[in-house]
Amino acid sequence: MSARLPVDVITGFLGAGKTTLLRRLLARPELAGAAVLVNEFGEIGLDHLLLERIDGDVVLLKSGCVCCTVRGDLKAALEALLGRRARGEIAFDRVAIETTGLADPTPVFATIAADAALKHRLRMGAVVCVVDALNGAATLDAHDVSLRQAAAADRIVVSKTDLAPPEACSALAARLRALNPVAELLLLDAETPPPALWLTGAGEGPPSRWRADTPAAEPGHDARAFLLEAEAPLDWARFGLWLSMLLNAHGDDILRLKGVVAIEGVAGPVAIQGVQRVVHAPEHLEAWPDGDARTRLVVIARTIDPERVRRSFRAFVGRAGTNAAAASA
Ligand SMILES: Nc1nc2c(ncn2[C@@H]2O[C@H](COP(=O)(O)OP(=O)(O)OP(=O)(O)O)[C@@H](O)[C@H]2O)c(=O)[nH]1
Repeated sequence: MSARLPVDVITGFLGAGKTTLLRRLLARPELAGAAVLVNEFGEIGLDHLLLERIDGDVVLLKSGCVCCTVRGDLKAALEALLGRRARGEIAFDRVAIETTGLADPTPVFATIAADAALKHRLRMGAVVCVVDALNGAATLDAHDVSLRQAAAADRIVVSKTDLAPPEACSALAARLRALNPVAELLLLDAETPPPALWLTGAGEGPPSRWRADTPAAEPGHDARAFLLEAEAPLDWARFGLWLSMLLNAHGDDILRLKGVVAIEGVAGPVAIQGVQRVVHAPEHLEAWPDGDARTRLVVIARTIDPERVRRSFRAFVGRAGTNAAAASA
């Protein structure tokens, strides 16, 4: 029997910086040869669109790793990847699973532990939890699942320390240490390279904290994802105003906002990333994901009626909008 491949799990609340950390880790030559499974929340994730598509749901990362978006069954996705590997269609020697920000990571272990065929070919590696230095404390207060994510981790990364005051970073680190004293803790900013060993090394066994009998739990979240679309390029100032008014009115309930936007007078797409009330610096992309040059924004929100947000977006940003439309969003 060939050696079982290690599976590392990257968890952390919506927008904490999971994809950013994974991309930075996978850029390291020691970690090339990974298959990455991105478990998007809802049916309309965009992470995989920002990558180069090679075949159906499988895309190729710049590092040479293969990446696949899981929309349903993790077991089926793992089996499909392993099948393709066995047929020589794709090559990888490790698996990294990025969970959705709203997921408790424990069902991932349970999926592998409970399945004889998967257990035969895969072994659990480390659970790495990313906690955002800006939003982490409030997220831990408000979302039980983020406590469960940090509690399940073998390694915790506090991300975005370049954006938060040092005392807030230290307080968050102390809280996380108290919550999960056995996890290794790393404070990371946008510049410092993360240590490659944060994913499981070739000969390394499973971290001692992992229990094969961890019960599978339902995520039990009450958020939903919906899509905002626009055919024509947007007026940047009008869009910015609409966004800030929306976040002002509903920032606590908008957990995540991300996507690509077409702006009047700007060649190529602009990527927008919002995490609760924080909107990150927009990023100019070279090409449209999927060749589709339309504005597409995914919003993950609690309690808000998606239709109301769509109406205000169309009215305010679309064409002849009014401030009143955004104010009523
Ligand atoms: N300044 C700064 N920005 C960061 C850092 N880590 C992540 N970001 C930004 O935070 C935003 C969200 O990061 P992602 O990596 O997409 O977060 P995620 O957890 O994968 O998000 P979801 O998959 O939607 O849950 C992006 O705009 C990143 O560029 C960091 O250490 N410093």
